[in-house]
Amino acid sequence: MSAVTALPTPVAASGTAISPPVIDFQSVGQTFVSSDGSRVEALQGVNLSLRRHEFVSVIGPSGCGKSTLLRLAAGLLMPSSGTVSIFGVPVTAPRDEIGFAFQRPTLLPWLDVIDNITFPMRHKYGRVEQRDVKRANELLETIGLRDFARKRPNELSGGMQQRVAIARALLHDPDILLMDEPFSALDALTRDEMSFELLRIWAERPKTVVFVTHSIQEALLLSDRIVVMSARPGRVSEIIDVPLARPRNLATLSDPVFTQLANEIRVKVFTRKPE
Ligand SMILES: Nc1ncnc2c1ncn2[C@@H]1O[C@H](COP(=O)(O)OP(=O)(O)OP(=O)(O)O)[C@@H](O)[C@H]1O
Repeated sequence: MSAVTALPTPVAASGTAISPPVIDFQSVGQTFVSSDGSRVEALQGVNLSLRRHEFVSVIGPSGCGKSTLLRLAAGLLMPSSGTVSIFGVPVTAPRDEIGFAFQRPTLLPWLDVIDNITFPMRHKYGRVEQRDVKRANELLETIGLRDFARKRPNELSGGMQQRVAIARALLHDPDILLMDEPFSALDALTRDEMSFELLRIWAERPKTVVFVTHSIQEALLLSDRIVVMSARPGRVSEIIDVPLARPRNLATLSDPVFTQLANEIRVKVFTRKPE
């Protein structure tokens, strides 16, 4: 992954430095050419800016380009039009300060838990430093799996495996965490538990998070803002501020504001016609 190129920090008229958005999509379009030669316009004219340490969820119908947005932010894909910038610098390749967690844990079955978490270091540098192992053990403690360090993935439940995958994404304490429906394969109880764990980790070590989900409840519980996308070609239909106080906990789920917002968003998502 490439090193970050520093650009001069813009300065406001008052003389104070203006921080660029952490992630900035400007008029971003993405068209894929399928194997049969047909063109799929996945995203069209997406404008979205994320501030430092903000938790933003993205919801929208299946196929509206949510994963594509994450892949663009991660530098795994270059936009067909427009620009995607990280800290004010256009993205041209995957970058070190980004952690990525996928829908499924994607652990390597022949490695134990610690070796899976530290695998990105081995892959990148050909070796794992003692401090990485220490950090991996701290993360295991955080996610409640201290006693499972030397177990293989097949000895863990699906929820445990997903925690390990999230720990792997957090190993570097990345400034930016991109999460693509990371809890979708989990049962409802584990899902809630994982949401609270993620909130705790985010409060302890703040970072900018983009979280793709189909769950309005999950989006509300976690986010500062919720981006609602239109059906394909995906565009930003609406950005909703979540006014719920933090820290959020079980009581948040029964807060009348939570319930009212969930209903309002449900109506917006389900009554929205393709644009
Ligand atoms: N590499 C690719 N080649 C061709 N088409 C693609 C490619 N990647 C994505 N697409 C298409 O782009 C559109 C958006 O896909 P994407 O995975 O971003 O949607 P999504 O909103 O994340 O969907 P879901 O909610 O179902 O996971 C879809 O129609 C998909 O078929």
